[in-house]
Amino acid sequence: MRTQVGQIELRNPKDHEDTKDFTFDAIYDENSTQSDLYEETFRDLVDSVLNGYNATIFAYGQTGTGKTHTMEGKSDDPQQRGVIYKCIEHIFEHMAASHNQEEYLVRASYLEIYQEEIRDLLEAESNKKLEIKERPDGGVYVKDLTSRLTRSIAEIQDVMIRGNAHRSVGWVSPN
Ligand SMILES: Nc1ncnc2c1ncn2[C@@H]1O[C@H](COP(=O)(O)OP(=O)(O)OP(=O)(O)O)[C@@H](O)[C@H]1O
Repeated sequence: MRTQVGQIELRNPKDHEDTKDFTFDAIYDENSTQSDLYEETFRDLVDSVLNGYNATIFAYGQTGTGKTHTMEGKSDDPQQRGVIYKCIEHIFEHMAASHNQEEYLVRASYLEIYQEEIRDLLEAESNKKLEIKERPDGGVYVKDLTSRLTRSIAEIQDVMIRGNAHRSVGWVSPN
């Protein structure tokens, strides 16, 4: 891995001369920290949300490749906190620093797509299958997905704990 230039070289184990290079905007190796990832790749994205744009952070990969580690990490260890916690801290710090010059409303939803079906993890009756719809003016949305008004980091953490308890795929509390 050549992290400085965002390149990964794959080598054919049967022929070491046979290599292929893949170039990405950024890559992270075993020496990278949660903080490196957030500061270099995600902070600007969240800043753009605070300026009124939309953004998505999407973790994709085979089982065991580190999606949960990257997105959630361990909430009780500041060095191990993942992207979600860092985003929440960033958003609430920004709001606290704005001294009421702007008004913000933070809402949180939590859904699961599992075996091609969408479920609302914040609904007690979360077995209801939801549908993806499209509005001509508003883009793609999930019909009937609920959202909670969240006024603090603790309230968003409550939403996550509640949602995690309803996930189909095993989830172990980071605490
Ligand atoms: N960058 C990393 N540094 C240290 N440990 C890691 C890292 N990435 C993943 N791990 C560890 O590897 C294991 C698997 O990672 P994780 O659970 O995040 O994978 P996943 O992609 O979410 O898997 P699944 O799709 O099965 O839920 C965990 O024990 C996790 O703590």
